[in-house]
Amino acid sequence: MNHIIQVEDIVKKYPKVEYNSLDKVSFVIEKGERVGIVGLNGAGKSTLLKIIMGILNPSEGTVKTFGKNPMHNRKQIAGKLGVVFGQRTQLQWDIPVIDSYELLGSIYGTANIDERINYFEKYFYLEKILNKPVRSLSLGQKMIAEFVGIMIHDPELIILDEPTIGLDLEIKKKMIDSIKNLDISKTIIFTSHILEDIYDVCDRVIIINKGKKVFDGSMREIDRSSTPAKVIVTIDNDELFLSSESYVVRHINYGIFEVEINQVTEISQFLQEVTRQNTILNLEIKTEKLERLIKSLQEQ
Ligand SMILES: Nc1ncnc2c1ncn2[C@@H]1O[C@H](COP(=O)(O)OP(=O)(O)OP(=O)(O)O)[C@@H](O)[C@H]1O
Repeated sequence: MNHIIQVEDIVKKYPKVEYNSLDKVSFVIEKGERVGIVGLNGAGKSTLLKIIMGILNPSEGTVKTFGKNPMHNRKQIAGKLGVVFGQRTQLQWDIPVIDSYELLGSIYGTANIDERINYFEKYFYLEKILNKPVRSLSLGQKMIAEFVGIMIHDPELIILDEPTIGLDLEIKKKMIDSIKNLDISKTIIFTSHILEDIYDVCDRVIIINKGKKVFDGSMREIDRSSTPAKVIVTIDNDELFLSSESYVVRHINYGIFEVEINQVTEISQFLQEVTRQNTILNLEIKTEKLERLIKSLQEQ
């Protein structure tokens, strides 16, 4: 049986850049795996995805996507692939979103577009979006429209590059839920520089640092080596209500609190609790933990 993705010893050198943006990276991803690719800014995540999608050639090493060289089989692969990636969009800027979906459906020969759209109705209020042109949508609505768009042809491999960036908490949660509940046969690659985002969706994580793979294993292993996470909460008054006393809370300024959470896996529970009992103006999860985690992995 073919692997969904197989990269072997890939190296990517950009001209005039002294170090390798990817340095001898190898891994295999099987059907149905949900893999998080995490790294600090500039780690090499986008470069890796571009190689997997056949947009870039590695300088050394081999890559196979659906068992084939992706650069030479881009058309074939496109039919099985759904990608949310950076600023790219497959939606037309000036026409209603639904027309873009129909266009995509006809390109990929998808017969049941309405069914596909209906499936996502239970997560997002698509009726607010479908008849508007992309240019008039908010950032969150654009991301939702894009996400549903890449799912129209029911792809087997779904690559999501920072799909929750810039989304407010409520939409972010819906986006995560909809990804989490996708059919178990779907293979998902989800990149982020925020480890917490990966927890809900992925069972495996690959950590890339300065082009090198520094960790490849289950999320559970990360739990063990993880340090406490910190969340900065800004509320509309100066009294933070939390029903559990297990959090270490530090008052920083009027309405601003730093909350220490023992386990990264407790973050979503904390977020539910804090939003239920307080009016949240802003929430920031510190990624410092990822930096420490990478450091501790390198020291092992
Ligand atoms: N076209 C390019 N030319 C030269 N260097 C590049 C090019 N694209 C990326 N790089 C370099 O390669 C390294 C990895 O970049 P890459 O965009 O893959 O990182 P990333 O992990 O996706 O970062 P981010 O989270 O900031 O998007 C960086 O040092 C970057 O400066």
